[in-house]
Amino acid sequence: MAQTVDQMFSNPGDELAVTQAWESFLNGQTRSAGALRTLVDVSWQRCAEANVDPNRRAGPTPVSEQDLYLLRERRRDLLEASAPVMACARDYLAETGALMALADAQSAILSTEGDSPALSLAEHIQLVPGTRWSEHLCGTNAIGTALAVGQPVQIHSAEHFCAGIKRWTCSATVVRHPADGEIIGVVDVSGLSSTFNRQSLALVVTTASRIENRLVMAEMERRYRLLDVAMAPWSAAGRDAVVLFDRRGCPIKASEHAQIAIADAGGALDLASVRSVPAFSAASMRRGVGHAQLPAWIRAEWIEPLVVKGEHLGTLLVMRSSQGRARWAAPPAAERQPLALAPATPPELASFSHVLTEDPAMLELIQRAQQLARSKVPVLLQGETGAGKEEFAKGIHGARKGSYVALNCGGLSRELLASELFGYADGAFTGARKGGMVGKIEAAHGGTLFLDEIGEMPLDMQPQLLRVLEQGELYRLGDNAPRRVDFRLVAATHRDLRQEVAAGRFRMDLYYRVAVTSLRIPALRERPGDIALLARHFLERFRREQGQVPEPLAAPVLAGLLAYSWPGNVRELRNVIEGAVLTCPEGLSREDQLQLDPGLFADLQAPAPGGVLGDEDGSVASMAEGEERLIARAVAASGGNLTLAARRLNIAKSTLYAKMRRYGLSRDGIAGAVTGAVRGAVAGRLSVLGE
Ligand SMILES: Nc1ncnc2c1ncn2[C@@H]1O[C@H](COP(=O)(O)OP(=O)(O)OP(=O)(O)O)[C@@H](O)[C@H]1O
Repeated sequence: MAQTVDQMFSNPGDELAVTQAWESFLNGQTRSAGALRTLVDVSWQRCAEANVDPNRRAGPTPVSEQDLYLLRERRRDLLEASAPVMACARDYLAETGALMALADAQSAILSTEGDSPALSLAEHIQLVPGTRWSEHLCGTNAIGTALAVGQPVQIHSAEHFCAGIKRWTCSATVVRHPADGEIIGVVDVSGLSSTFNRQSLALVVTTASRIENRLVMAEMERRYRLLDVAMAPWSAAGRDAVVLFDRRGCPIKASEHAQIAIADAGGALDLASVRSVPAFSAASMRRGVGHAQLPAWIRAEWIEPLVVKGEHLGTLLVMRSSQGRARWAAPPAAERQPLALAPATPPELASFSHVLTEDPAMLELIQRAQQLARSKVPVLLQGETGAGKEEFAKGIHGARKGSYVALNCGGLSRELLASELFGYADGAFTGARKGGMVGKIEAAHGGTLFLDEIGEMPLDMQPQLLRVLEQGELYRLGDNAPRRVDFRLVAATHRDLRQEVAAGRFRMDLYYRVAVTSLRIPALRERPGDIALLARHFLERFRREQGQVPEPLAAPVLAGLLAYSWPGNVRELRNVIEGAVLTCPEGLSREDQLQLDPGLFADLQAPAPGGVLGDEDGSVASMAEGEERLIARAVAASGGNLTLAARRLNIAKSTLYAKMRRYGLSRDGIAGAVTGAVRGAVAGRLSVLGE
């Protein structure tokens, strides 16, 4: 149960009353008549039931060096994720009289950092690595009590159960694993009572959340590699039922008939659950007891550990259907029901002829996309705006039967996006179209749904999409009858979705669904060879459209194009060439006939004057940050004219509004943030533009 704020913090002013309550408690008066916070009262009851010695002077003797090494090895992920945070604690807790401790879920301290005198004092009570601080051993204390209640707790002075630690004050909270919420550790800040302050609790909560964010990043990285490694054996499994487990033994992906196959084999494994199956965990596989521990229905030859460079990333369970055709073996395509899963695209139907490129990396990417088109796994396309993500989506859909339906999740209001995506029932809301509306998901049934800018989807809408992807069922808004849908999902984003997950803006479970496989489309500046190819193509196309005779690409024009960084990628190149063809019907021979706007975008790469809109070192920390800065700069450079800014950014004005809302940017705020130096630069640019 969540605590109220009053219950959360200790109050040193209650010290005397708490001491008296403790004495009464020891004298057998179990109820402390309101002098104690409930959290402490209940904890004391637990201590009494566990026969904790109230006269205990310190924690138990720490485990041996070797056992401590093993404990630390077992929780290497936690230690790695917390290393930078603990390193900071060394500096920011210096001379504060406080220390920070990191413990595992069994309350054993794995490491401590902080103020040196505090660390020395802590040795007197065994608040040191290798000691367990559970309530059962040490009575009420922040580490043990946080583990007991799974919440942030502050335990001050007399609130401790054991006499020997009543001179101390401590705050702690648990660290949970991002995949399933399991408690994997505790962060604690402790010091002598005189160091009490309420902020210690905030410090441990923020520290724990920083550690959890780093755990998310590490977990995503691992899963990413796991999915990559599993792709080949997964495809090789053909019609066999397959389940992929991560290193913790959690099932993360299963073929469509896996659940039936498990039931047929006499197993009881719920694939919809995120709970781990210990027999499949890397730890039990590593100990070599995995096979021995396997439930009887699993044959040892079905297990395929996925190990890369000694690291056990996960395990594949391939349930071979060799004896005749088992019930779960996927039927050949011809036998399938029309409403069964969307047919995979035969390779020859995946067409990429419209994607012009001579770049070796792009050609390789096209080959990979062609392979992916054969399966129906979701594909995530990543790349900068205008790089050609949608062209790839169309290529993957190819000539597959069924429609190609595209929807941009950015730039639409929440409500509009929901009705566009899921459709709505007749009379679902005022102004709803009579007879209801078919949403894009339903429209893509049997075909391909391309969700552009999926990273912009509001967080609270994401579970709805996840449910559709997991269950193949959709509810139109205002409707309570489910509709079966089967489509191939291709999603695109210019964001780093893993960072979005870490920042809490994108759900991890949805990420795993949409990013089963991903392709990164390189930016145009990373493939200079394509600049000439595409420029020639667009020049010929637009001149033809204008009824002009074709002309070769003049060397000075090409030089200008090659010198530019193309932040808007192929779309920008197309626009620049189209603009030049329209304004120069006499032909293109000089670089200055191209309307390139390097200044606006160059600011992105160069250090921002005064560091106001950029990092001090001029680097761009993330795509989202880059976008935010780009928008801020465009608005600033457009003198706050949002129509002009949207045009410069090559996006719809509604998209610009939505993005500004998302980043909390306001026209006035941006104007105010621009330093004199930026103002000078902007003014210079505006005067050049005649504004
Ligand atoms: N390799 C290519 N060959 C020919 N045209 C291309 C190529 N790549 C992109 N284009 C063209 O560039 C424009 C932008 O491409 P596309 O819409 O696929 O980019 P995107 O990455 O999806 O952009 P956004 O993220 O802004 O939606 C389109 O007009 C597309 O036809």
